[in-house]
This record gives sequence, structure tokens and C-alpha cells, in this order.
Amino acid sequence: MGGTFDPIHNGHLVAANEVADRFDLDEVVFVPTGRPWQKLVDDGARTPAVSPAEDRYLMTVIATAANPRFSVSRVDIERRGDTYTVDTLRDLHRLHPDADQYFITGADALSSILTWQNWEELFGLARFVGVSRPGYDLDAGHLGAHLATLPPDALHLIEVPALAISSTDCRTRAGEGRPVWYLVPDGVVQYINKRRLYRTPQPESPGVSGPSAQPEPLPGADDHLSSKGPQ
Ligand SMILES: Nc1ncnc2c1ncn2[C@@H]1O[C@H](COP(=O)(O)OP(=O)(O)OP(=O)(O)O)[C@@H](O)[C@H]1O
Ligand SMILES: O=C(O)c1ccc[n+]([C@@H]2O[C@H](COP(=O)([O-])O)[C@@H](O)[C@H]2O)c1
Repeated sequence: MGGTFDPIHNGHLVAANEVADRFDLDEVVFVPTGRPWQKLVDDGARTPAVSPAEDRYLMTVIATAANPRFSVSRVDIERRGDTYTVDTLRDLHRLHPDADQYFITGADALSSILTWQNWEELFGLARFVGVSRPGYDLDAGHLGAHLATLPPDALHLIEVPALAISSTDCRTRAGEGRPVWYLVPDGVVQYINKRRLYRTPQPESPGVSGPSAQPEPLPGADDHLSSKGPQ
């Protein structure tokens, strides 16, 4: 399952678990994006409007650690440049050449798949599983005439328990000091607080000392992964 996971929330985890159960998958690999090119700020520098990749990666590790079937891959955050699913699937295939790959995607992401890089190749690299998400229609109608050209078994649409949770709402809540408990795993709440993620920067008062408004840089955070906090 690919995602920006800024932060990972229980909607992601329930969807992944449901697909693992329905398709009897041995493993679900969560793949945090490196540079999600459709989430860039239009500032000329093409800056991702997302938290640093290492923070998103660590939250994903924390959220999935207790489930033996869940793992997290760094393929997208270690690849330079914009993140394309076609590269994700090729990299994972190289790492697990004998595995049948399924790519799990929510109804919203599925509906924009025709805008993805080299989207025609995607269905030859993995089976796609589109999962329901409150507020979005789950159908493949947007694929139009392309649907008939897909390999058999290329796309499955499944209903999963409805959780009206989004990362956007979690960021807004954290920024406003409202609770994100029970929307994200407890460890992720604690990580958000520890790293002061999603807080609107406060102007510093001269002469007042106190805890730094900025979190410590993470060891290993690389320049090409660094990015701007969400607005
Ligand atoms: N509540 C949910 N139910 C089902 N699928 C979901 C849900 N939230 C996200 N997804 C799917 O998980 C994948 C990764 O989503 P992403 O990390 O962008 O989370 P998001 O909540 O959509 O984030 P944002 O609000 O920042 O856009 C996408 O395929 C998305 O459609
Ligand atoms: O390949 C692409 O061009 C592409 C464009 C947009 C999104 N995706 C993938 O879709 C997944 C969900 O993305 P997002 O931005 O909704 O978190 C994630 O794995 C992204 O890499 C992929």
C-alpha cells in the first residue's frame, strides 16, 4: 500500500488489514512516498507540501510494528526525484521476484490513476485493489474504454469498513491542539507530540527562553528528503 502517510491513520490500517484478509496476503508492505509530485507547493521550487520523509517513515513503522503481516519499505523515500508507482512496483518486484504483487489504493486515489506516470504499465506490474472510502465513489468507470484492455484480474474493487479519517483532518486537528487519539495509533499520537508535527510556527518572543519551537533534526534525514511542513 503506497501513501504519503502524513500521518498514517486507522483508515489506512483497516483498509490494509481487510485486503490482506480478503486476498489471503502473506505480507502488506506500506510504502511511504518520497516526493509525492501531486502534492507539491506551486512555489517555483516544486517543494513537497508534506512532512519530512523520515518522520512519515517512522510514523508508519510505529503504526505497523505490532502486526507481523505488516512491514514498511524505504524504496520510495530512497529513490531520488518524484515518486511514481511504476518505480515502486518495479523496485518491489526486484526485491521480491517470486511474489504476486497487489497494490492497494483508496477510491480517491484510484479515480486519479489516469494522471499517474506511465499508468498503462501499472496493471501489468501488479493487481490493483481499490478500496471504498467515505465520501468517494468506488468504481472503475473513469478508466472508460481502457478498462476492457486491462489484463484479467487486474483490478478488484472491495468494500472495507468505513472510517471517515483523513491525514488532512489529523494534521488540522493537531495544528489546532484538538485530539487525534483513536484516529491514529497511540504511538503515532505520541510521535506527533514529540516531534511537534503539524504545529503552526509561533513567532518567537525576545528574551523568553523555553523549549525550542522546532524539533531536533532526525539523524539520517537527507537533503533531498527534506521538505516543508504542511500548511
Ligand atoms: N479512510 C480511508 N479509507 C480507505 N482508504 C484510505 C483512507 N484514507 C486514505 N486511504 C487511501 O490510502 C492511500 C494513502 O493515502 P494518503 O496517505 O494520501 O492519506 P489521506 O488521508 O488521503 O491523506 P491526505 O488527507 O493528506 O490527502 C490512498 O490510496 C488513499 O486513497
Ligand atoms: O505514479 C504516479 O504518478 C502517482 C501519482 C499520485 C499518487 N501515486 C501513488 O498513490 C499512492 C497514494 O498517494 P497519495 O499522494 O494519495 O498519498 C502513493 O503510493 C503514491 O505514490 C502515484
